[in-house]
Amino acid sequence: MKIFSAEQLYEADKITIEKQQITSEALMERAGTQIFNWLHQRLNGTPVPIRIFCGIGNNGGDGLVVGRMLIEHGYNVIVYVVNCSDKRSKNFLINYDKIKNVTKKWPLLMKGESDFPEINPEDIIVDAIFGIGLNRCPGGWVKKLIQYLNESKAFKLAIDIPSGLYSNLPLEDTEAVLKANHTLTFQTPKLSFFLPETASFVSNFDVLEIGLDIEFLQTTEPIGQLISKLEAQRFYKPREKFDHKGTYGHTLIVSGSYGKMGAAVLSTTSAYRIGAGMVTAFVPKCGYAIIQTTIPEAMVITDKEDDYLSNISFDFEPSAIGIGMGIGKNDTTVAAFKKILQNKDIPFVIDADALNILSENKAMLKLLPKNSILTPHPGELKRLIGEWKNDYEKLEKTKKFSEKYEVVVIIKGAYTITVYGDKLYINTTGNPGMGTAGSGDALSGVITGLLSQGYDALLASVFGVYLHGRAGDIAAGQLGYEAVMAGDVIDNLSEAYLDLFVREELSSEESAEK
Ligand SMILES: NC(=O)C1=CN([C@@H]2O[C@H](COP(=O)(O)OP(=O)(O)OC[C@H]3O[C@@H](n4cnc5c(N)ncnc54)[C@H](O)[C@@H]3O)[C@@H](O)[C@H]2O)[C@@H](O)CC1
Ligand SMILES: Nc1ncnc2c1ncn2[C@@H]1O[C@H](COP(=O)(O)OP(=O)(O)O)[C@@H](O)[C@H]1O
Ligand SMILES: [K+]
Repeated sequence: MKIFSAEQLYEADKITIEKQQITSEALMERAGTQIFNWLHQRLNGTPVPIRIFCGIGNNGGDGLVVGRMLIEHGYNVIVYVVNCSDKRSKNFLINYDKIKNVTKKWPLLMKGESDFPEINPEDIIVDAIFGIGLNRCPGGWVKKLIQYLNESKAFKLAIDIPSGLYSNLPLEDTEAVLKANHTLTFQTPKLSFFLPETASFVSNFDVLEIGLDIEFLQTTEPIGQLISKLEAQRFYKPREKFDHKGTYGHTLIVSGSYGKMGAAVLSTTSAYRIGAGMVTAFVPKCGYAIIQTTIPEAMVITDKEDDYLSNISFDFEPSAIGIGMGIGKNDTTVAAFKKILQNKDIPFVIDADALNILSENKAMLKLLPKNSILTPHPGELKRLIGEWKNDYEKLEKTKKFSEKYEVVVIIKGAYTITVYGDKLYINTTGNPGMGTAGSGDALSGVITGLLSQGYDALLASVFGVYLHGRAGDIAAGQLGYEAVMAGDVIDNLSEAYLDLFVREELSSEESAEK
């Protein structure tokens, strides 16, 4: 699914109005109706107090539409206008009149703290204060209102975006953002829903289609792409009847040192589990028996050193090389890493200590073969690209890095982001259960194994991150977050593949539509 910027959404809005020959008021009615339907489907007439806080722009206008529809359906609704400015938008005013025509009185006007209403935990708060038109950080009593709402235990439903959050700009004041329990966002999710500094304000969201111009949506280059099952299904390359192990490539995993052989075991196993035809593990001598006994399917080549890597030589042409997991940063290992990078035609996955070696020897960055895949967690990324002031600066710096060295950079974490040039691919699978040692080693094996099978660097990255996260989700479903270990993620890679083609059960809403 595409992620558009606020500017692009305004453009889409404009084009839709022109092409569909509708008024902006009709578009707002569509948007408000979607929110109303969502609520009505769930509340089914329950007379719970619904308090709708409307700003004076179009987000407030949406709130007024929802309020009017709920009132017309007999709900217990109280509408407030957060009167932070006299510059009310045209469609706000139209709907301000319309709601008055229904209720025969104006909504409650809030002008300061003394107007804050008492809110009970059973109430529902609808946040329609600010949408994507936020142009400065909320201050004064409006900020206090947001804080007041945040303190309430009532369920908070944000329209389009939690008030105080920019759609695609850095946060200025964490105290001035509504912490929504659920967000109903129009047409496409917003980038700030997925970034570490802002995602916590969103927690859950649904995307509501409001019929924006299809051509615009299809042809406009988005600021990011969300990768879910639908996309992942398209990445999958089916196997042919007469394929054989040679078809799926010979992966080389260069990993391990004394005390860190687990990293080699995990990455070698995942390369196999994801479907590599053959996997050779290159390890220090101390790893020989470990690999041979834990993964009999793997071939092993050992370094001449017992405890660390010093000279990586092999007598076959690997289809992909994954390097760095648990290798340490011994001087001879650095030299060996430098030498192996001379294999310009082999796709590389570079992880863990190999990334740290690059950070400490920045001159080596220019030796990276084109389209190498780097898989840093935020700590490793910081060492590679330097500090950042906020998530957006981090993304910009990573894009520049990716463009300069012509590499794919995978920023790991919740909503792992794959950066390829100026493109962002945001993953939707994975969970906090994967915050466990070795799950990154599993990811490196997965991506290297996909490269081996002929997926290109970008596909192997994005698809690998998806499958790895999905395997983690399935593992967490069986074991609970706390008990998941990296091995469980690997054990569920098969389920992650199978799940690609399992049809989701339709929700009652969707079945009703069929
Ligand atoms: N295609 C779309 O994207 C559609 C958008 N709609 C709604 O329109 C919203 C955007 O509406 P607007 O552009 O009117 O903007 P908003 O309603 O988000 O708010 C902007 C208004 O608040 C003021 N404002 C901004 N920051 C402020 C601050 N910190 N303190 C005080 N006042 C502040 C602005 O000057 C402006 O008057 C969307 O979020 C969505 O809810 C829908 O109605 C229909 C379709
Ligand atoms: N909260 C989370 N949500 C989703 N994925 C997570 C979360 N925490 C960790 N992960 C995933 O687990 C992996 C951890 O990798 P890494 O930090 O390199 O671990 P290690 O070095 O111990 O193997 C990454 O793929 C990351 O995206
Ligand atoms: K809002």
